[in-house]
Amino acid sequence: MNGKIPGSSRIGILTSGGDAPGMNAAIRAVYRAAHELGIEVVGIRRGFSGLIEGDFFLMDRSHVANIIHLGGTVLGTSRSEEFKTSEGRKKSAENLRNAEIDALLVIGGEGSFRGADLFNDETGIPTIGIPGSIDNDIPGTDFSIGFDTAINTALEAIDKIRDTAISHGRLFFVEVMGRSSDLIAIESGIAGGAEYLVLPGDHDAIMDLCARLTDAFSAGKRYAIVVVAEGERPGCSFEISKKVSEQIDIESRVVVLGHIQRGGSPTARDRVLAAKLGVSAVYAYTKSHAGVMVGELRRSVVLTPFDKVITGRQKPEPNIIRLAHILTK
Ligand SMILES: Nc1ncnc2c1ncn2[C@@H]1O[C@H](COP(=O)(O)OP(=O)(O)OP(=O)(O)O)[C@@H](O)[C@H]1O
Ligand SMILES: O=P(O)(O)OC[C@H]1O[C@](O)(CO)[C@@H](O)[C@@H]1O
Repeated sequence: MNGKIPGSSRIGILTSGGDAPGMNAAIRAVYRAAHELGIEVVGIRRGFSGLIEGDFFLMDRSHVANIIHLGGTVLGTSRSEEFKTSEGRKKSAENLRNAEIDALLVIGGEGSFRGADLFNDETGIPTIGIPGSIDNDIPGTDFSIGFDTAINTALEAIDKIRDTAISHGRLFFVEVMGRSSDLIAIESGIAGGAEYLVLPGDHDAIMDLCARLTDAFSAGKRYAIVVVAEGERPGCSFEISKKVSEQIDIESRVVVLGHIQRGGSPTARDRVLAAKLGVSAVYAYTKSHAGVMVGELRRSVVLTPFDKVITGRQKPEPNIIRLAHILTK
């Protein structure tokens, strides 16, 4: 890569952790905002792995043409164990300095910001985060890029499963993603009219689930949809279904939606959020902010220091929990 023009500035951008629909729209927004301001943008491939290996390229307009509607991330992503070591982060800083990159933008989830926080503090290279994760568990933003698309994907699947559930008179367990977050399950469950929600803390509440299903079927219901949050145990719905069938005699099936929730074209909501946060991250850099994540809270763009972002998980709002209890169990 060429040296930069003296006096100009250059920022690096990468995507990290699980891919999320709308990451490309954010990359495009960053490139376009930076280009307007005369700032060069260097693409870093495969997240922190590419940062450690120095897998960089100077971006031009062609790299962000026709990507706004694409799922995944054109930069590629990874989960890098090496970046968790100070050696890995030191190598990364050297690579950025050699490429004359003045600041780093990281699009990713809560884990990525743990890494970004250490990197910013240890190396002094200004690092700014943009929340991109289907889990929506990141403090400092009402929504992370990708959540809206993921719940709509889950909803579309639930609607289709409902057709077959009704036709056969069956009970379906639909397992959705969200490692440490209940939000995909809660919102897709409410929107999909689930009979019951099984959240990670409820995995043992089988008796309650069975009682609820027995009541519903005795009252004439012929089918039901139970949405299960995967929690820390992807595939847990098979066990839950087995335990339920030991208690009650209703024919059931399990569907694990898995990674289809991570793919697909981003919704308008996710694209607009990506546009806002991408542009805001570039402006935050021009105003010399560092060690912060850009987010949107109650319609305003806000900067939150990484140490506040990583000290907690965004929890579902009490109102949405209440709603879920009224409508699903
Ligand atoms: N404590 C940490 N110290 C340094 N780096 C970290 C730390 N935690 C995570 N990372 C880096 O961030 C990467 C992504 O983190 P993680 O796998 O938790 O995904 P994420 O960003 O939370 O995204 P998603 O929400 O999609 O899972 C890790 O592979 C690792 O390289
Ligand atoms: O298969 P992977 O990439 O390890 O990621 C799975 C995890 O990533 C997430 O999808 C978030 O991106 C979690 O909901 C899920 O548990």
